[in-house]
Amino acid sequence: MGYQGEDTIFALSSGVERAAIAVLRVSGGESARLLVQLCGKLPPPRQAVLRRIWQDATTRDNLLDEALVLWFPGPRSYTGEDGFELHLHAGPAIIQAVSAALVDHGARPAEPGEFTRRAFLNGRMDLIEAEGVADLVNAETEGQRRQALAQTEGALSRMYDGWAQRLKRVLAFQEALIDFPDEDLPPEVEEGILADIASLIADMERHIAEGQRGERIRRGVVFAITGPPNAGKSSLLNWLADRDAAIVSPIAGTTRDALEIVGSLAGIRVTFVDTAGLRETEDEIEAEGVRRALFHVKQADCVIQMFAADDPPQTVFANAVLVGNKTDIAPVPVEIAGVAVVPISLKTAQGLDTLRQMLEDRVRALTASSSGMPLLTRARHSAGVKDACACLREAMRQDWPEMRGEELRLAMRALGRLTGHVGVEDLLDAIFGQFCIGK
Ligand SMILES: Nc1nc2c(c(=O)[nH]1)N(C=O)[C@@H](CNc1ccc(C(=O)N[C@@H](CCC(=O)O)C(=O)O)cc1)CN2
Ligand SMILES: Nc1nc2c(ncn2[C@@H]2O[C@H](COP(=O)(O)OP(=O)(O)OP(=O)(O)O)[C@@H](O)[C@H]2O)c(=O)[nH]1
Ligand SMILES: [Mg+2]
Repeated sequence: MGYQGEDTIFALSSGVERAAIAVLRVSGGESARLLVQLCGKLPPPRQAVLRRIWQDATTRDNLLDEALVLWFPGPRSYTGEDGFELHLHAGPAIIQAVSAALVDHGARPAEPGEFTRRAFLNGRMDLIEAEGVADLVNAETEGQRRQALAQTEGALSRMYDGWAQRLKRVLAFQEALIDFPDEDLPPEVEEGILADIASLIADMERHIAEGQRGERIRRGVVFAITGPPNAGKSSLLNWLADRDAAIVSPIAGTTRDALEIVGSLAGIRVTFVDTAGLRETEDEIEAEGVRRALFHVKQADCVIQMFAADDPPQTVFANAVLVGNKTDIAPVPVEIAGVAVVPISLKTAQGLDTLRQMLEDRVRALTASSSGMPLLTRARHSAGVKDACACLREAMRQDWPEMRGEELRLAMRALGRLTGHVGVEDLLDAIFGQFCIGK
């Protein structure tokens, strides 16, 4: 018998908008009794059957709905414990009445993420896979869907588990050095240990070097649009948004607050931030806008540096996409400070297709895995791998077998916390609290 949650919990697992069907999900030790109370005898496991749902089926008291019922005896269920699903007609009054009946019979509403938390505690998935489930439910773009699905299927977990296996082997040899210091162990043993640690460090460093890529896919690539007043930044934002999101005017200094719109490029979620035009100004509000603009430029994954054909810049931001606007009024230089200019006109639409393609290329370059390894997708992952890697580097520096062994154990622990195999009680509220209710 696996872990049984203290309580039997339930939640509406389908959305709350108007819909045809509502799924109520129930999990916990009392599930069988609850299901019998609602609709009589237990259906065959994992098969949809049509049943009447009663306030109390034993007395045929108060018919609540006619619904598809699925009975999932543990451990072959999502949570690993007994559970069932009711696929009800989605009327709010039905959901309300069936929920009330469940409470009457002893169940309680689930906390956010509580079903998946139980699946984790029952060993049905590790912590990284559980985080993948949360990401999958939130996925809005093809890139997010693909990455989250791979993570729930264990791609990242398998890599970390593989590292943990290799580390375990190294640790075993290191223990031998500690336990038998005087038996002349061949020098190859220590050489082998050091080579294995070095190769683990190399793999971890490659993974860390891919840095923000997975997080960018998960959260979205952020572009900040910057440049002097009147360059056409807000006009560009409106074209990217395909609507009149920002105020456009011939008055320099129109935009003050930063304005963000969300879209998708090359299947990746993207955020474009329109910002105040950069210039020295006496106007206090505009000056605050300029400060905010510079903040967004610093935070962004990529800067779209814009200028008007009659007002080209001297300097170019690092890694900027340099856009020369208003080709309808004057020609723009082919390049500035060695950086190619993308010539466009938001008035005549010249160059806009090329610009879109360039932005798509940037998005791909900022998100593609170059190592072929699965990408880390959260700050928690990069912190864990960096932790493990730092311990391994320290282990390389230690000559004392005991001290090296200790660093290896610390590295092991850091990897274990990543997948949730050791000491993660303190992390669970933070992780599962971000889920929606019913997952
Ligand atoms: N109706 C419904 N649809 C759903 C879910 C659900 O819980 N209910 N899911 C929930 O997120 C997802 C599918 N994930 C699931 C994962 C495992 C099991 C499960 O019961 N697994 C058992 C039995 C497998 C089998 O019959 O072969 C097992 O793995 O042992 C169910 C759903 C998406 N669609
Ligand atoms: N001729 C011409 N005018 C343009 C073009 N793109 C934008 N404009 C005009 O240039 C003016 C400034 O455009 P905005 O988009 O408000 O410029 P901005 O960079 O957001 O300006 P601030 O918010 O003041 O920093 C507006 O009158 C636009 O209609 C273009 O390609 N050609
Ligand atoms: Mg503007």
